[in-house]
Order: sequence, then C-alpha cells, then structure tokens
Amino acid sequence: MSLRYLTAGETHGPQLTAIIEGLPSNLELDFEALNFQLQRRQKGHGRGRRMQIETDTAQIVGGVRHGRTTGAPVAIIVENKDWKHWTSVMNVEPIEGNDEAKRRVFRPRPGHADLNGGLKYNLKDLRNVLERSSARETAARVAVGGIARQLLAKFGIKVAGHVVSIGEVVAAAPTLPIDELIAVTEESPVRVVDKDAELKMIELIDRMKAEGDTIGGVVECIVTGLPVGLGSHVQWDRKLDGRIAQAVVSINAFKGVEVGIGFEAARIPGSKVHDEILHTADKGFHRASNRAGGFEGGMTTGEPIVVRGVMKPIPTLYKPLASVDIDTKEPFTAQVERSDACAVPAASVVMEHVVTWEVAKAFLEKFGGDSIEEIQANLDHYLSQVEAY
Ligand SMILES: Cc1cc2nc3c(=O)[nH]c(=O)nc-3n(C[C@H](O)[C@H](O)[C@H](O)COP(=O)(O)O)c2cc1C
Ligand SMILES: C=C(O[C@@H]1CC(C(=O)O)=C[C@@H](OP(=O)(O)O)[C@H]1O)C(=O)O
Repeated sequence: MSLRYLTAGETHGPQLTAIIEGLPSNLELDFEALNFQLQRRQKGHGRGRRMQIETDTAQIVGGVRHGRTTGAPVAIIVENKDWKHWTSVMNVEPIEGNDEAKRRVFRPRPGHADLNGGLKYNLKDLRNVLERSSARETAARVAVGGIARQLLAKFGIKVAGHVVSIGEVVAAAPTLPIDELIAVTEESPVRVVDKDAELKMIELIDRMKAEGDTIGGVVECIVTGLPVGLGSHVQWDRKLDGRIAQAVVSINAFKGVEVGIGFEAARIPGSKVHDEILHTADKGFHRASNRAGGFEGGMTTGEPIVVRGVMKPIPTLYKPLASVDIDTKEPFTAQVERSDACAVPAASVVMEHVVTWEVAKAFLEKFGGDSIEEIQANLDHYLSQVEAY
C-alpha cells in the first residue's frame, strides 16, 4: 500500500484531523521537532491576528506507541484555539434574518473559493465554503509532511525552503549549504538570506497592508541527499516532478510551479540548459550543473531537487473589490473577513512539507518495506547496485 493521507476540519471548527496510512514501523518521532515545523508555518511578516491566537501543536492519537510508529495508520489532530470564539457562529441554525449572528457570508470574495463553492454545493451561506477552503488546512498538511520529513531524515534527505521574491522585490539567490540555509532563513521574518531584500520586502508588505491590499510572491524548495531514480519515466502518474507540481499547485493560492530553471528553459538554447554528465571514482555519475532541478524523465538524478511555487496575493482585501450579493443579485463590494496581508513566508513552509510528502511517498514506493530496518536494507542494496553499475 502506498503512502497516503486525508485531512478534515474547518478553520473555525474545533480541530483539524489527518490520517496517514502506509508509514513503516519503528520510525522514532521527535514531537518537539514536529511542533517546531508547525510553529514555523505560523510565522512570517504579514500574517493577521489569527496567528496570535493559535499555537499549533500536533497531537498524535493513533499509530504511535512509546514514541515510535507501529505500522498502523497515524492519526493527528491540531486544535483550533480560535474555536471557542466561534462556537456559537458555527452552531447557529440557518434561520432567515440571523445573518449577523452566524456571520453569514453572502457577498463572495473574488479570488477565494466562495462563489464557485456556493454554486457547486448549492450552499447559500458561503461560510460553509470558506470554512474548509481556508488555508488553515495547511497546518494539517505541515503536520503530515513533518512526519515524512523525519522519515526522510533517517536516510540523510534534507529539505529547505526560502522566499525568492515578494511582489517586485527579488532576493539574491542563496549560495549557502542546506543546513546553513535552514538556520539562516529561520531568523528572517520573510525567510530570505539577503538582508537588503528583507528590508524592502517588509516595507512592501507593510505598505500593502496600510493600503488595504495584499501581495504574493515566489518561494523555492530544495531537497538534498537523494538517491538517483525516485519516480519513474514509465507512466505519467509515476513521474515525480509531475506529482510535486500537483502538490505545489494544490497549496491555497499557488498558481504556478517551476522545476529547476523552469520557464527560463524556454528562452535559452539546449546547450545552456542541459546538465553535462560526469563520472569520478568518488562521486560516481554526477552532473556539472543542476539546471534540471534534480529531475530527468520524471526521476531524480541524484542532484538536489529545486522547485519554485508562485503564490498569488491573498484574496480577502480590506479595500474590497466588486462582487454581487447572492440573495439580491445586486452589485456590492466583497465581504471582508479577518485576513493576512501576505502569507508568502508562511507558505514557503507549507511548500516544503508538501514537497517532502511527495518525495517520501516515492521513496517508500522504491524502497518499500514495513519497517525502517527493511527500508534501510532495500536502500543499501540499491545503492550498492548503483555504485557497481
Ligand atoms: C499560509 C496561507 C495563508 C492564507 N491566508 C489567507 C487569508 O488570510 N485570507 C485569504 O483570503 N486568503 C488566504 N490564503 C489564500 C486562500 O486560502 C486561497 O486563495 C483560497 O483558498 C482560494 O484558493 P486558490 O487561491 O488556490 O484558488 C492563504 C493561503 C496560504 C497558503
Ligand atoms: C488560520 C490560518 O490562516 C487563515 C487562512 C485564511 C484563508 O482564507 O485561507 C484566512 C484567515 O483566517 P481567519 O479569518 O480565521 O484569520 C487566515 O488566518 C492558518 O494559516 O492557520
């Protein structure tokens, strides 16, 4: 059985829930490290007041005993501390005329899921769409990806993320080794290494917020320590770069993805795009460059995975755009909900975790075993086969 998960829960409901199936046994979990990842997702300049209410913590309520996985499904919950303020709103009956009491949403926000969700599910209170389409759900995805991260770390695979740009402000590309990149971006409120860009990004986010506007950006995720050959060229849905692209664009507000040099590859000749192949006794087969971002033929090359995701600006605007009242069909400005002005730094943490998940899934497909020990033996065998090739 391949690795899979589902999440459930509303942004202002009692909790988020995730169930992971297919994890091997004997994976020792570091709960502190898992919660650290959840807390990273809450940070970043531009977040709204909700993040001051929440202190995201993963409670593992199944599949783990004495700190180790047993091979059974792992169940995780993340409480919504804000729930206590919303209990009545979430429980009020939809009686006509009590819109105020139940904070009914009926003037859909352009850019959010409100209108499509209302039409599709025939819901006249768009809060029923908002509650689930909210990126609060990404806390559950970070919890799930956080466990995948610990699995990969056992085999020397590391994941980092950083912000490439916010609006027109582009940070200088980091040149640090992965451990330093992880450490340095942690200290930055916008998750960049470049201090000049950091200041400009903060200024831009503050200006957008003051103007009742929002701003998006580009984030990059890097994965190192990979063996060659995760994913496969033989079938469309086994191509790991394709799966990662789907995972990235599934993050709320993500509208594009690039692998390696990405769109730049359309502008320059092949001789400047492809990574020349080298072989030395100590490194075996490797590449002179990594413009492919770690993929050829849907398989890892053994070079780091480098993927970028594009996040559009947050849809909820404090100076709202034009919309239509779904009851009267009269023009009205969109409803305003408490909101972030920019969530690009936080979203970079989400991207790290959805990418981590896809890599872990491909890793287990290749080295699949029911326990960590069995996976290690499979990996060792494969690595010696590659070395002897
Ligand atoms: C970490 C994060 C925080 C977000 N915060 C908000 C927010 O405060 N307000 C908002 O309107 N959208 C926010 N979004 C974006 C919406 O969730 C997203 O635009 C919406 O679900 C519609 O989906 P789509 O943009 O992918 O089409 C956030 C997204 C992420 C990743
Ligand atoms: C709750 C989170 O993000 C939320 C994502 C979100 C949206 O519309 O996507 C809207 C806001 O919700 P609220 O109105 O409750 O403040 C964000 O705070 C989170 O990231 O944990």
